[in-house]
Amino acid sequence: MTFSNTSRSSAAAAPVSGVAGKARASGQPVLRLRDIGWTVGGATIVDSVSLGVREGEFLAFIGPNGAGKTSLFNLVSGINRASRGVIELDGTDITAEAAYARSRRGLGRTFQSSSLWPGMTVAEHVRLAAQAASGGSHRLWRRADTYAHQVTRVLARTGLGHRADTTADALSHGEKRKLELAVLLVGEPRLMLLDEPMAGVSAEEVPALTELIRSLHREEGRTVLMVEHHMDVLMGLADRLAVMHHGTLLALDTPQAVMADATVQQAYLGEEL
Ligand SMILES: Nc1ncnc2c1ncn2[C@@H]1O[C@H](COP(=O)(O)OP(=O)(O)OP(=O)(O)O)[C@@H](O)[C@H]1O
Repeated sequence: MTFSNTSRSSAAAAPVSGVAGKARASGQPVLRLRDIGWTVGGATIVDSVSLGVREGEFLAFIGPNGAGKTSLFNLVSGINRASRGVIELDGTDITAEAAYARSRRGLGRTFQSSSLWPGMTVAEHVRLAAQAASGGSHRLWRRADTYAHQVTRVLARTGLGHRADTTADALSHGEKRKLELAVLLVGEPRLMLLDEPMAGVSAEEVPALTELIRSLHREEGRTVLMVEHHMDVLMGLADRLAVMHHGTLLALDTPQAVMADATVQQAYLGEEL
């Protein structure tokens, strides 16, 4: 199944410390959305979305263009503030928290469009992210070797070690997505929101990026929420699929159950499931 979107993208990660949190210990969802809504200029973009995400789960969001997937990610990551409802991380209400505060709790995200600086090298991107993650001022550029170990480790994890001195504008689309993941991984997020990480990536580069994301989830135990239009990427990756439609959560189940769901079939009449 492929929903109507032509974009592709992807990224990578770094080997990090254990990511199991107190949610796993208590058995409660690491992330819980209760009746989340977002209204802009009278238009309801996200409408009454409620769901729970287990620690270590891979939950994929699918749905046609404009269904509200990115908007929901913006609400969860704190880019935008929900108009109503409650967002809980590890049982704590974070609805009113700013994006940086949620990031410090271990919630990280990538964006659908590239967030790289064309003239900066791969290593400089990761070093700057490491400095930001450690609370350092962006105006005080520390000695390059301060974060050398961290940079080397993350670049090795994402397969970008040989591109350390290459500027972002000279990278392939797949490498750019890897670098965006590397920047994310520096902060060692245990809950990652990946917004179309395969967007713009060539078909040849998709398998390696998919494998990298899989390893971040399976081998490092990270909880992953990912928007992706291509079912071939999600099959074997996602534990559950959340189907968004007109801002609402149309279905939430295993990939097999979602693909067999009559409501989903009806909603996407004309789309191959
Ligand atoms: N800041 C905003 N102000 C007004 N409308 C917005 C805003 N952000 C998003 N929208 C609208 O909300 C709807 C949902 O957009 P959103 O980007 O969340 O969808 P999506 O499911 O991620 O789509 P795609 O698959 O194309 O990325 C769209 O109609 C979009 O135009």
